Amino acid sequence: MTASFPATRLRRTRAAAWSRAMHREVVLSPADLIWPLFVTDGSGVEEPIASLPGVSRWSVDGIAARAKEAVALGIPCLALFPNTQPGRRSEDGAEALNPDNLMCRAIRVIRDACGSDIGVLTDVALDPYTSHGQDGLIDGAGYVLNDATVEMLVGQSLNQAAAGADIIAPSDMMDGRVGTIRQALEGAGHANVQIMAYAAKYASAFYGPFRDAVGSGGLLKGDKKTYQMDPANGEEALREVAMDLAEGADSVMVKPGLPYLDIVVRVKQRFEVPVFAYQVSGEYAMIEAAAAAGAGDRDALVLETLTAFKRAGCSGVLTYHAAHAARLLNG
Ligand SMILES: NCC(=O)CCC(=O)O
Ligand SMILES: [Mg+2]
Repeated sequence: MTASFPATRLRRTRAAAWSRAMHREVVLSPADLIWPLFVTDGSGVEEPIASLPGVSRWSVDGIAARAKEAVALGIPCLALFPNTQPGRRSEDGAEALNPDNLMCRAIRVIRDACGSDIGVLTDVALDPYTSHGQDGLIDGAGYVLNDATVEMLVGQSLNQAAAGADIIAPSDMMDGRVGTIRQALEGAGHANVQIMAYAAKYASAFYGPFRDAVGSGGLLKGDKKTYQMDPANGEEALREVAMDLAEGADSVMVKPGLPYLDIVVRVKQRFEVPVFAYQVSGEYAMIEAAAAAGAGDRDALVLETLTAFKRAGCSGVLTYHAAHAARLLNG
């Protein structure tokens, strides 16, 4: 296809708003957004998170209110993360298996408040429950053990499914966990509970504010590089995705988001499956810091970045800006 000037003037279709609307290739809607929420103990509690301005931890009653707000805004799904109090954290993260832990209580209040009007996606990994802040069980040298951790993750997944989770989202990056969890869900009568695999999760410097939010930041010694991916690797992400799909993942996630849109594109083109991206806490904080410093218009930055995920091929985006973006989109 050749295009030559002046027969072709690409500015023609951009000249009027109606024409720009007509030629727009992707359209962002509230249905593209998944809203991550942080759950904390107590009732009537809202705790602002200093490193995530505008984001709070909510006690379960507040979570129910956020769920109703999400339904009203047209947001189809919430993602839950617990801020487990220090006394309930342990070396093995056993609180993850407690049927009355924060996560399970939050799932139940959302179900009571909204029925099946909203999906509940639950994080599977041990970092919100361990005293050392790692996502799994560690040996004497601090190495995160794969197969023993997977056993815990299966228990955690069944616990969440029993409480009413709709989508189990393992974010731990252990090998083989998707298949083992899938098999356990089938065996326990949860055939329709989905798995969204954090398939390509990178060992990123963009997770700092999240660790403050779930209270694991100060506990974590070292890093997560023996299980999360090296930011330099793209081919390896395709292998991760291939394995998770073969093991039964219904959808896959790339995380962080914007710095890894090339991975989203490669995954989408190679596998033609639903791909989600997580615009993580550090990305949120950068946008907020830019807006606060007068370096950019907040609303425009939010909508532009979220639209970029759609253009790259995402079915949806996990973003702390979900409610704000939905309000903007709903006009
Ligand atoms: N498993 C969920 C996360 O690690 C979220 C990271 C972030 O928002 O920075
Ligand atoms: Mg993997």
